[in-house]
Amino acid sequence: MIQIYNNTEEINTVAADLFVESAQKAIAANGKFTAVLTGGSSPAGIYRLLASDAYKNKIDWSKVYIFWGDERWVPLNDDLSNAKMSYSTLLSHVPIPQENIFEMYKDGVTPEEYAAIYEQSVRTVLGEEGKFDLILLGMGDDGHTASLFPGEAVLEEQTKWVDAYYLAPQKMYRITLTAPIINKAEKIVVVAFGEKKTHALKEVTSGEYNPTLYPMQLIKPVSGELLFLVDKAAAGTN
Ligand SMILES: O=C1O[C@H](COP(=O)(O)O)[C@@H](O)[C@H](O)[C@H]1O
Repeated sequence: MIQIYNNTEEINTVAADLFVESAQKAIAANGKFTAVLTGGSSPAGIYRLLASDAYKNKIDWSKVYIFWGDERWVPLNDDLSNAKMSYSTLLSHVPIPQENIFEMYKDGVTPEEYAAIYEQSVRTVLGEEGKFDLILLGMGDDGHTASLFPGEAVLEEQTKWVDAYYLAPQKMYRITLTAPIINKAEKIVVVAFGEKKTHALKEVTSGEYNPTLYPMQLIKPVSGELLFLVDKAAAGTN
């Protein structure tokens, strides 16, 4: 489903409310909430809102488990790190135990080795069912999501839940959840703002099926819900 909003602030509020609602529901049902954060520029406002006085006490953070959808393979103090942004806007401001946070980077191992380790962490917290309660995703101007980039072999992955590879156009390694594990989630929320996303959003939601070109098309929940929160500019209805 696609929901169109007037501006980024409205989307941030809706996304933060969905996060709280999912957390409360999962904690009441299962005693824990497993969430996947997205990187890029789009989610910072959502994270700041969740860390604000108006929101942070609505969640029992001791029962929250945080993973990421993808990461640039850079140290955690690098400005390109999705984890660094998530700490500065959210995780450093809420009472979540450090052992409940699973950053997608580790010094001293290769990205490929760490992908296998990360997958094991996901299995330990989620069990073999591998069903996250909530996955937040962004979408690049090129239709990529997480680190599922156009034309890359990772798009074909059917077995691994986590993969890492060298993204030649960006001259860096990426580590990412794969489409099969993303699609098992209870709820997937995609946020996209601005007219730079208009073309990709149109292709992803109403274009011909061609996930090699528009990887976001791979995201089709097995039994959960997929929600796009977009502004009028991204929707092309300005
Ligand atoms: O490289 C990435 O980009 C996408 C989209 O980012 P945005 O800045 O356009 O919101 C993001 O979802 C992904 O996590 C990130 O690694």
